[in-house]
Amino acid sequence: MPCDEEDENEDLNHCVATILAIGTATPEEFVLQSDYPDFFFRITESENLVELKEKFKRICDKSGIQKRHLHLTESILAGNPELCKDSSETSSLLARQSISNAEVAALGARAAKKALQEGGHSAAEITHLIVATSNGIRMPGPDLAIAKILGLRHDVRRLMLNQVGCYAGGTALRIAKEMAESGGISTRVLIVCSEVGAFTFRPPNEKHPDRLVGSAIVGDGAASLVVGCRDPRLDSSPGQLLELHWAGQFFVPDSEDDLTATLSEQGLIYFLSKHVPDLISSSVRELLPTALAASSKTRDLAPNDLFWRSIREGERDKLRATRETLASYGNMSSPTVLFVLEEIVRQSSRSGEWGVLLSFGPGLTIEIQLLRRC
Ligand SMILES: CC(=O)CC(=O)SCCNC(=O)CCNC(=O)[C@H](O)C(C)(C)COP(=O)(O)OP(=O)(O)OC[C@H]1O[C@@H](n2cnc3c(N)ncnc32)[C@H](O)[C@@H]1OP(=O)(O)O
Repeated sequence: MPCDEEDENEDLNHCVATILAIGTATPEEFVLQSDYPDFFFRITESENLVELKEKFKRICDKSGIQKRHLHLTESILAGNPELCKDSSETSSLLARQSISNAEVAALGARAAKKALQEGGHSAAEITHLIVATSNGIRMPGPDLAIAKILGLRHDVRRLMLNQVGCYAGGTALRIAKEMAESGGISTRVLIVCSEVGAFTFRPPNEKHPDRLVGSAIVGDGAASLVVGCRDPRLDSSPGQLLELHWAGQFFVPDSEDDLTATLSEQGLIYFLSKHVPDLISSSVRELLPTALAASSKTRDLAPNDLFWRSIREGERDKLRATRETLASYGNMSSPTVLFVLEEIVRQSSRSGEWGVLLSFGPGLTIEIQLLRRC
């Protein structure tokens, strides 16, 4: 459909998918990034790997992270010693799944309660539930556990996004937009992205220096959004935070081996090539014009007019919410972009009506949303 025609239909018939509330939660415990190398090498009994520890310190220093909330405290790791071993003879899968069974739903439900409370929504209003995690696979999944904790309706339509990786927050938003716009004014979609690093914690290994990067950057957290529809004939109200005008997904050709995560007896083994930051950076430069061209209202905007723009080459100030989120929480995988959204809403006095939300993960896959402040 030509874009002009699409906009005309949007104005006359379609409600606009709108983020109505955001809630976030983290484990109570946190570690300062400057203290983490000593903790990590001590708890995994790897103090003899002196050079590797120095490299790990350099990675932590350059990560842009100041602190991370982690569920796996010293006492939890002491109670699950198999997580601190890297031997193919030791299976840690069941221990990891057992931690995940209890914590993914509990943390996710804490974030969801905040979102419902913040927006003044009752559990009975929620018509759809999308839950994302890359921490374990269980049937029934944390979606059902979260529905029970929150007291959602028995006919709530649930969707579980398992093992999608760090872009799952963007995927959930894209699907929520489609659900809200096809369901109409009374549709309320609750998104919950929840990650506790039970599947990815592992000791340092000299043969796999890339795994040090994961150990240095991952954090735990959960974020939840309520997405509904705004009648375009009515003005937006204070409860409406951001409109979702367009959503797309892309993969970067020939990059499928640059970021992978493989389930094994030792949990989820990530591989992260050194090319990932540059591949993402150059792809974003190409994709931004595609996102802006999707609506006649943004077609004439330049990337600099957005309240958020490209990685690395962008004005540092426009990525402030992203950098602050990374500094305070690390890379929490799926909920990270939703934490960034919360920060953008908090910085509401800042300039710019339109913005682009980008999330990345294995594929390399990129999710893009074109957003407008209400
Ligand atoms: C998991 C998902 O589902 C999806 C996602 O999260 S997608 C996004 C994942 N994030 C990334 O891919 C980015 C990760 N990288 C970074 O944050 C930074 O590159 C970094 C903090 C690791 C290092 O910062 P930098 O400014 O690049 O510093 P740089 O000096 O080049 O690297 C520091 C050290 O790390 C090493 N290093 C960096 N990336 C590496 C990698 N992927 N593998 C192995 N070593 C790596 C470098 O070789 C260097 O080692 P020495 O000090 O011994 O020379």
